[in-house]
Amino acid sequence: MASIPQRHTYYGGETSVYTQSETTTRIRRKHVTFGPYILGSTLGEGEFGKVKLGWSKAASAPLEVPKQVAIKLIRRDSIPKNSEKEIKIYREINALKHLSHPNIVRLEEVLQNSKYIGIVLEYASGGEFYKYIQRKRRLKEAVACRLFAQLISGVNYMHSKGLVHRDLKLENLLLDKHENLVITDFGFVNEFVTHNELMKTSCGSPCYAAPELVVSTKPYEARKSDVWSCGVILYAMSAGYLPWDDDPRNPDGNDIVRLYQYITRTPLKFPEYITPLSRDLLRRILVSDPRRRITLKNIQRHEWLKPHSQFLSITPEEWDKAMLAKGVFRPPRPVHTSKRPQSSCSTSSTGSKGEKRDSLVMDYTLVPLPAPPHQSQSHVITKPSPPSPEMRVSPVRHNMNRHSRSDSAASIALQAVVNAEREGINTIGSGGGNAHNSSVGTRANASGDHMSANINVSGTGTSTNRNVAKFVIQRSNSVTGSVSPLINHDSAIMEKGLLAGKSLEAPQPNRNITPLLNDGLIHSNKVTHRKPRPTSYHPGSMAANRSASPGTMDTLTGVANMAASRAMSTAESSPLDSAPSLMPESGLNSQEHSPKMLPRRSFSVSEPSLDLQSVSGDLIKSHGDAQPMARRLHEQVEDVDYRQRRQSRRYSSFFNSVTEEGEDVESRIVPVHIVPGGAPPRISTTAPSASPSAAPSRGHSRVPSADINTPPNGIPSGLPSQSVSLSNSELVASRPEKDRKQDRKRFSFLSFYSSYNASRSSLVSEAPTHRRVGSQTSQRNSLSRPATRGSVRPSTQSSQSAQPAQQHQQQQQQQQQQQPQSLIAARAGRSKKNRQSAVPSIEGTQSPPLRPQGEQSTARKVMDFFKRRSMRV
Ligand SMILES: Nc1ncnc2c1ncn2[C@@H]1O[C@H](COP(=O)(O)OP(=O)(O)OP(=O)(O)O)[C@@H](O)[C@H]1O
Repeated sequence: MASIPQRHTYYGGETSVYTQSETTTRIRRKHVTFGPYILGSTLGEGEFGKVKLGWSKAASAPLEVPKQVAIKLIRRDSIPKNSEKEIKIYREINALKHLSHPNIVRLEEVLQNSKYIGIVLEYASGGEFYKYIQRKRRLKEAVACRLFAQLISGVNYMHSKGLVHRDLKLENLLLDKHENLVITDFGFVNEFVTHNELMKTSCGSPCYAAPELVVSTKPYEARKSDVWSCGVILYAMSAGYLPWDDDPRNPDGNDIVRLYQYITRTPLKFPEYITPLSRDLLRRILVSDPRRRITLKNIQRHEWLKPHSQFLSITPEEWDKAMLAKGVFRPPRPVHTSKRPQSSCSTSSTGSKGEKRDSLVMDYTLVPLPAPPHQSQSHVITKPSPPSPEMRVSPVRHNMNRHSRSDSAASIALQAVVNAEREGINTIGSGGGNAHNSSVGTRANASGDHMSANINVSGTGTSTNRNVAKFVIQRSNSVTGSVSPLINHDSAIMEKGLLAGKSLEAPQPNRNITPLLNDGLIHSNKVTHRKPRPTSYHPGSMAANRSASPGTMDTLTGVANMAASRAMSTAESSPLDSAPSLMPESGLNSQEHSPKMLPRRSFSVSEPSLDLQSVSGDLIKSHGDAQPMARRLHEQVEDVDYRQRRQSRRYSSFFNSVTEEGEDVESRIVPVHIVPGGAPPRISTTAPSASPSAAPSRGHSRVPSADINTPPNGIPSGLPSQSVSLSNSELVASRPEKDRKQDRKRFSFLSFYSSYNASRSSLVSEAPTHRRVGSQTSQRNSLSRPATRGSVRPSTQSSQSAQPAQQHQQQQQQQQQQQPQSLIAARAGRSKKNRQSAVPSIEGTQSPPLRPQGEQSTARKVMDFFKRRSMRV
């Protein structure tokens, strides 16, 4: 039979032509939907659950590419009312709805149904920033400068609104399509009402948290702690590893008090490839004494950021106007006339990621879309939504979910880099510095190119904003060499500082010490294996330490103050360190002011008060769910369990990432048979079987189902095609909750083994995006797990597969012991509920459960599979 082209499906990069025969193989197509969005692959996992790629079902124009979004799905039943988790979610939503800046993730809307809350965010397709640094080993100065300017602009903007992030770290930074920085994860955001208002709750991540948060029980100036975190991020960008990560007595950084003793006592050290200007800025930021720490305003004026001074001069009000008018979008990635900068390590991974991003750009050109007048290049896939004066968000009710994202991912990744780096330093010696210096001019030019690229895009549709237009024009000038008044002004100030010759730093001995001779590096080189350090520091995490050693804090406070000055004066220096002060004024007495903060009480941690997003389809209009919560922030919530739970999550993350696999919104979805030629979809209304024996087959088809329709670059296939979902109530009614949970658990363990077993092909379906997600997850886990957790890593799993089955089971019992009590308790609870069939080996039970003959649990099958495989080996 002749092949008849049936329809064209856009797979992102290629236009596939289906033939009749191909169609039959793909006839069973189902889309998992959440409100107006079709869900795609899992982008990542956080404390609250999975973040899924989504795209709008209906394009506003016939040929328009659907808008892509990232949907943070939070299971409502996993967040206790009035819990800290709930507060975090409210915080995030309430903060994001006030923030409209190109370097802050945009909140599209908040949807909910009876089971999930979906925080719909702008999709940052460039991925996680720490992975980006990891791929590149470290960022080139021009790139670091550009991204740091964006970070500072975003942070300054939120400070101007009276909000502080309080958990700035690499893990909370994403990149958009054009490698612009996107600040995300506003779960710890808080409001300062006046510029002097101090905060009391310590939060953040140890490696990024300012010393005053840790070494002192006094209230702290929250914006200054954000500044510190920015400094750590800048250091990590430039050096490729975190500062003060080399304490031989505390290699894991587990002892936070010791970590901060080390931070406050140890002078900041730099690898030789960090330039003097950059060092100067870092030395001003990473000052232990917050009063001496540079302010954001002065950071913006620092000489090192001069190439981006015009970008930084855009005021928050201007951003508000520009973003509202949708006239200014993120600048595109710098246009490199030469090849993309290649990382010296793992070019393949860099290449593939780069290709992926490039392919998205190319995809756009493949589809003959009429570009909207204010379409941004940085939003190629998205469509601009009509400007809404205020986001509509829904009141939310939520619960806690598991956290499979390790807190120390960046640390480990960066540690790996620095280890490699140090080895490199040992072999290369100090020759790199000269090469670097000689290329400064080139970088400056590259930066100029980037400016010009910015202009072109930023200029689109900015006519409503005089100041932003000015920025655009001045950008143009800067490329051609003319200096804008702003630059002149700044330069004059800088020169003043230079002429004054006053530095915050005491005169430094020009000791010309290369990193090779650096103490820290020497002893670090001896450390062959470094376990990761936790990077998250949260309320209560210090409680134990404080109570354990009450005197420590006072001592440390003194240490901090003393060390603040000592760190400046005794810093290890290289010949390049002797640059004079470049700041117009010291950060000592300068006060930041908040240009225009949010109206008082406009930000709260209470339930978002805006109208619910009207939803249709499978979502329930849940106005009735909205219970007004008159609840204000409890600054001093002492969650003594939090650290333990957080720690536990790290250990349990592997299991969690697996056990959630089956429990997604797809549970509401039934397969849709798509009949070629546009016939209406047949909806299978058969309720999924709850019988354990049916589990494996459903598990195979369901686990990757969310990803099946997502091509590698995330462009949905066959979007105009039929997509049907049943309402929750229908499915909830059709199937007992207990059974569904039971099935999901089995699927989860099935996917646990199948994803990471060498012979997974026999267990998992072939969905390519699922493999991608799986590999991401595995990579994440492998990066983020300390050695103690190595036993559950996939590689270890597969290497152990040759061991006898008994030994394997014993190992799993050990793993079980490592899991957090909560997980064990939860499992124990489940087993109480007639869960004998659920993974006996994992449960650690000695006697296999009794079950009717012929009926075998998924877990049992998996274990049998292992046994068989072991026997074969
Ligand atoms: N807007 C987005 N675009 C693309 N990916 C995203 C986006 N938001 C989140 N992700 C991915 O999902 C992961 C988890 O997201 P996020 O950190 O916001 O979740 P969370 O629940 O707040 O986690 P945590 O509080 O533990 O940091 C991120 O690391 C990232 O990989």
